[in-house]
Amino acid sequence: MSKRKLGPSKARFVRAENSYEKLEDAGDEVVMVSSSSESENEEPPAKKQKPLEQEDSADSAPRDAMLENQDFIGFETSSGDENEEFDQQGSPKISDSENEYLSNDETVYHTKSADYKTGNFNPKYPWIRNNDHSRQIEISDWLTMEIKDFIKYISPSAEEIKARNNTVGKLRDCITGMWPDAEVHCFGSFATDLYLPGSDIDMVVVSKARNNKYDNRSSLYQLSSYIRNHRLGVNVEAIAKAKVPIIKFVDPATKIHIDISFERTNGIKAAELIISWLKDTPGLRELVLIVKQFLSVRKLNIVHTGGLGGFATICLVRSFLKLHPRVATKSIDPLENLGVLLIEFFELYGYNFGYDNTAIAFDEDGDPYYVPKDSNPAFQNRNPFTLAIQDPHDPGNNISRGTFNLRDIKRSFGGAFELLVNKCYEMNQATYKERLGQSVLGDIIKYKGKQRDFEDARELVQNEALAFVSGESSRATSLPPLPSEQYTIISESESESEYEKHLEQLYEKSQSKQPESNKNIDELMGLNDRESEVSSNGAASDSEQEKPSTSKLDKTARREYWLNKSGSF
Ligand SMILES: Nc1ncnc2c1ncn2[C@@H]1O[C@H](COP(=O)(O)OP(=O)(O)OP(=O)(O)O)[C@@H](O)[C@H]1O
Ligand SMILES: [Mg+2]
Repeated sequence: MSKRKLGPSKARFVRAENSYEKLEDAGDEVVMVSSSSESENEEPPAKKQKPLEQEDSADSAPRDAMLENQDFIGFETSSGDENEEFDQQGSPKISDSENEYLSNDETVYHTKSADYKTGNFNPKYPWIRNNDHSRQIEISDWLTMEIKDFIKYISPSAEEIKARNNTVGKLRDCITGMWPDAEVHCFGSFATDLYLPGSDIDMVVVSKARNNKYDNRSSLYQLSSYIRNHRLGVNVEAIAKAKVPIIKFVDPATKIHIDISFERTNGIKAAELIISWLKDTPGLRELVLIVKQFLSVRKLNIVHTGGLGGFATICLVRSFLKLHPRVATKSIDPLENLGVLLIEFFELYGYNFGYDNTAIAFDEDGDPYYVPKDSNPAFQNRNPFTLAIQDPHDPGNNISRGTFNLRDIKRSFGGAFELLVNKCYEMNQATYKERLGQSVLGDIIKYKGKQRDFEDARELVQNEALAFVSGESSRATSLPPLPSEQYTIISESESESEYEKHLEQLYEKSQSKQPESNKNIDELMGLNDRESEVSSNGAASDSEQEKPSTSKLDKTARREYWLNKSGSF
């Protein structure tokens, strides 16, 4: 299988089509070669010219601005506190902001590293520690290797898996002790092994008799009081008015956020489906975790502030991979092309995807396809610039309905595309010395958690939630799927239509700053030449101003660079 080289503008995704025959290829812009003949020991291409920031200081400003987080959706800069405080109950004290965003594992940030002093280690991207790929001929291969390093770096250690199992086991024992006719299951990222170190644990209480016994407000309050009184959690909140009522709290021992819902079995079925996707979609886990981290450091993963949730992220990545022409035709091995695929993911959802008219749907086998938004009322919204992803198990549910901050998400994806492409170009021009200690991935991702040990213990210690959903899937399947009316508790004060109205208001608020121009579908799908939309000084020429003016690189030089990457696929 071939590796794929980068091109500036590749596959063009056509609206409302699921057939790749209709996908236009940018011809000579798509360059795919086998790298097998290239020796790793070979010198990288001689540095023919100075890095562009030295050549043209005026042009370097935009990219620097990107890296300084001034020009697009930058990294959050808050960091954790090394000196943990404890509350009166002896539980770790959690500040409001920490409580809200603990999921980003923002704790101790080690900076006193000998490696760092020698320039080989930067605490902002610790996954490059002892992993130098700077001698790779293809910078996209360097990026692929860095992605694998990052995944290894953030994959759970034995202690973390055990701690999660213990937390779940302890809660299960307490809940079933109180309600012997209840079962307690996990779903979401812990049950699918798609969790970041700080991800929450999603749990559901289901009556053994499947009679929805616990689907009521008194159960919600009874359990939340129990958790509070028995100090099973801190910051305990019973959220009764939500579309899906839940108890939210933080486990005092691990600081992991826990969500408990009631009688809602769809999450278990979704976890089952996601596990099957992971098996049949190589590269899915890697890209999902990278995109999740990317969103997390920008706080764009929080659904209640309009972000993109974990489930929607999985669906976006799965759709991207399954509908990718080269992946679908098995022309490339996704695991060997993670770098290029990540860049193309950002290009698709940062520039080319037709959000105004296109929705992502799933067929009975869970395979994605594009449909026009007007094909399903669940995709309709007064604002056309919204993301629409059909729930694979419920065609009437748009799982990204709450993602009202699409503008920032799209802009951050577009910015990531520009940064990565520019970095690849820049590194290709650089000498070995200049490359040393550099990170390609580090331009778009930071990791601010405690220093970790690259210990992916998933083969050594069983994740009990995953084992239940995958190993005993027949049991999970036997849980009856409930129609949404049955498990949705909607209070008198917040009816379904009020919820919709609330979402619309949030949309309007978020859109009022910069109205999305009504571009035609060809533009939104990237059928126009994007390069032509960028003026010679690198500034976006359209009114949308979504494309960050990152390109310090001369357009012709960059084009030549890609075209020089000859070799045919
Ligand atoms: N809008 C939605 N509609 C239907 N089900 C949803 C929706 N959002 C979440 N879920 C269910 O809840 C589960 C957990 O969602 P969540 O967004 O927390 O993803 P996650 O994979 O757990 O990511 P994270 O690691 O960020 O917590 C999903 O797998 C899905 O079953
Ligand atoms: Mg979750």
